[in-house]
Amino acid sequence: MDNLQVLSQPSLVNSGNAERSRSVSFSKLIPRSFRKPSGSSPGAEIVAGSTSLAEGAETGEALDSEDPSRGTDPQVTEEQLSEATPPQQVSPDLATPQTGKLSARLKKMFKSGSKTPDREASETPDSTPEIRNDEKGESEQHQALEADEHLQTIGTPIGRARSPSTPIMPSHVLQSKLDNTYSPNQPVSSIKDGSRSAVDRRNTRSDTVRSSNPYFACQGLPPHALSSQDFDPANVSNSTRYDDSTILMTPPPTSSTGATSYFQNEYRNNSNKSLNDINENEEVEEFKSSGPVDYPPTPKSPAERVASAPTVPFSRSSLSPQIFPEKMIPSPLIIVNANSSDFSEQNGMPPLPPPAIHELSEESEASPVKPTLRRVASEPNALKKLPAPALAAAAKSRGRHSGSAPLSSSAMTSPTTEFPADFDEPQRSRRLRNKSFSSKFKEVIVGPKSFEKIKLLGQGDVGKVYLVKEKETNRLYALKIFSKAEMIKRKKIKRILAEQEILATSNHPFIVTLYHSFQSEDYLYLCMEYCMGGEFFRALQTRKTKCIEEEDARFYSSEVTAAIEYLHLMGFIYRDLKPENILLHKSGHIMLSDFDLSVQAKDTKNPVVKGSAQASMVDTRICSDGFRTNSFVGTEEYIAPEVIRGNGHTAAVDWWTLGILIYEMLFGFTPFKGDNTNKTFSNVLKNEVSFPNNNEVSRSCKDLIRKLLIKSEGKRLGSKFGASDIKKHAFFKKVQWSLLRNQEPPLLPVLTENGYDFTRLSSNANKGTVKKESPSTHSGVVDAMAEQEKIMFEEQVERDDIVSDDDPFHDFNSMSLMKQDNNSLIYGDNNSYGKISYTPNQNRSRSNSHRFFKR
Ligand SMILES: Nc1ncnc2c1ncn2[C@@H]1O[C@H](COP(=O)(O)OP(=O)(O)OP(=O)(O)O)[C@@H](O)[C@H]1O
Repeated sequence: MDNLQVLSQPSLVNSGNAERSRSVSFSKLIPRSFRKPSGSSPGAEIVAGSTSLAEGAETGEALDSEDPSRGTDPQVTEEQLSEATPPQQVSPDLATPQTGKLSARLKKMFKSGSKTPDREASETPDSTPEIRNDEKGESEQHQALEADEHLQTIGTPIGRARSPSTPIMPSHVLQSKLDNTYSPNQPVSSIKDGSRSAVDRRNTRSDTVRSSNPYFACQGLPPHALSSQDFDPANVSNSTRYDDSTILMTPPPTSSTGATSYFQNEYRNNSNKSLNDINENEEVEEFKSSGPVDYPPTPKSPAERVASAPTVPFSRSSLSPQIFPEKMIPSPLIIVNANSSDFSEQNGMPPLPPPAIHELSEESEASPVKPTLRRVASEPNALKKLPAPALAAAAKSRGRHSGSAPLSSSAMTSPTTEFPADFDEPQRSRRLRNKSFSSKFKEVIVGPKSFEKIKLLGQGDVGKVYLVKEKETNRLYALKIFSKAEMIKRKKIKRILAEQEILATSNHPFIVTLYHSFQSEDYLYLCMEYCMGGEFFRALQTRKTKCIEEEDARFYSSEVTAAIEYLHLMGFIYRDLKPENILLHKSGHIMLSDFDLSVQAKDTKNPVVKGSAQASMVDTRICSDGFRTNSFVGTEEYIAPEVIRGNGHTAAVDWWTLGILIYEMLFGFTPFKGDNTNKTFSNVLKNEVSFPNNNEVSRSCKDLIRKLLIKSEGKRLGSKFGASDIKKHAFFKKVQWSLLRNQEPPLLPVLTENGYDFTRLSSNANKGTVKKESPSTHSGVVDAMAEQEKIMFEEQVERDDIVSDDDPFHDFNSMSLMKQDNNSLIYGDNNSYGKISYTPNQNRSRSNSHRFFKR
């Protein structure tokens, strides 16, 4: 008899009734949770979750929630959680920094149609609930959209969080509502067969949690979470903690010193964030403090934007040592635009002739601007127009800067000489060559213009993902595009760099392949394998029961285990496993995506083989042994207890999330979901997992789930040898781990007749033509989106060696995958898309499967 506690299924009830959208953005909670004291000094904010990484890393100990001696469990009652006064919101006014590139980025962003922070602040609800529903604020912007109106009539907002600057509901979503056929990227709310419960499920799922720990927001912080560096108790009183009036009303100082301290204080205000985020802030701060620099206004139309690329003048006065540090020799293009022989001399270069292209205007003298290193360089013709002496200086400078040979004298005979071919060498910066993935990649061979946008696939927390067709090959890709200004504003620079690094480093059949990555002046691009099957979450939702059979769950969980094992071997902790981040390739196999929350262990170690010759196991846990990180990240219903406790977590969080995932696949809901976030967290910390009694799930499966959901990470399955512990569990007994790719997937995404299959299209005039999204009648929003997309798909690639060292995206490499690493060799070319349905795979052998009866 299975001694299971039978659940009366409150979760099912909750999931049906809860009004919350799944798109809660925790990152916006941070300032709200810890408001700036009225009239107090700006530094008087409390710090949460700022446990020193070193502290945890040093000990490397596993945490035990049941061990009171550690003093880490806040021991909070449910009442406390639900009664906790909702802290109010403050929006750190990032629109007003007076210095550095940040200011320019933000200006650009606001000019291109984003909300101003002021507006954002004014839109902030007076007394928001503790966990803000992003949709609430954003829906105001989107009310004009039919989709929202329709969804409001059924009482549900559209599910996924969208960034405030992108109030978009693509027309294909509207269209898809009318269609019975499921489209992988359509909201579940529009799936007819899913009926109301599908809508509810979709909308009761909370989104990815990033950084601020709302648990601590209402509980106060445990002492370990306050680092002395960030928290000065003398400056904080409980009565003032949640008052943000000062920060909203006090304009930031204009002097650079004042600005620096203002930003420091502002960071302090945000310092309840995780350590990762604090580092992120520091990174931005460094960037911002590069001097009081103003930027020219961004032209409004895309045509102007593109055309204006080489026209940025600069003034001598802007060349402060701060901006042009010794080590950073200006690129040749800067020299061309300079009207300063002094400057050339200062930098050991021959005097320059008068500018050949753009005269320094009076206006620009009056309003000195920082030379925009990359803008000019991104214009291909700008190079060709260089006068010979400038070219020589440029070559000299370049030689010193990147180590390449200076130009030959023959290349400098004509004032308008073409650049010799060898001048383009090397385009890869030294930093790319030093990366572990450098041999997989070569110089980027594509740019935004190489792709034709087909449709918006999805929009996550910070990025927009487009289905695109490479013009030259007709091959389909998923192109994830991030706005740099948005990344700076949201302090996500490190996250995107981590995502690029992980995608570029990985080479695994169950991890989405990165083919190209590059940046333009305003955007960052990740060009990935297109997964025609869309999110696994949606495949689950299209099923009547919202769940799958145990045999099928075994298939998906084994592939997920293999992918996580690989990530752990590489020293990465994934941290955001959930059905939304598992994409289905058209082959039906899974592909993990979305690595912006992942983190790489410092000092990654090699795996170790342990045990006897007969029963040896590879210890993958050791790869990140001793590494603890303390960010408050994850997805509410998937978050592990140690993350909620906030005193550091390890790779074991991924095994916890695997347990939740298997549970959700089998039962259609997650095990700890509560009426609100705090209740969910309280359940995670205190409740034991229980199983509904109306589901036929084997003992071994329940045992696996229970062992993965052990609250003490030191006792959790996987804590001894990592993935090997999981792989040898009885539930996976029959799995052939080496042949996972040869297994027949349970569900196959199949293209309906409306789809596009480029291989089947004949070579007539229609070949390669795709039906693009038709503009909707909501012209304002559509115009803004079209404007933004035009820029996204028109800007020039900025090569690595052109991006200056002080640029926050300096480490975002522009590169293309070498042919031999092309995963299409494994899966076949990706050239069809459209509405799909999932059909059970008839080829799938059921010989191993057997029905389980309740015992
Ligand atoms: N390779 C891909 N193939 C098909 N669709 C994709 C692909 N990558 C992303 N998508 C779609 O785009 C959506 C958003 O992508 P993603 O989750 O990577 O963005 P994000 O900004 O990182 O989101 P999050 O808020 O979850 O971090 C996904 O949910 C998925 O529907």
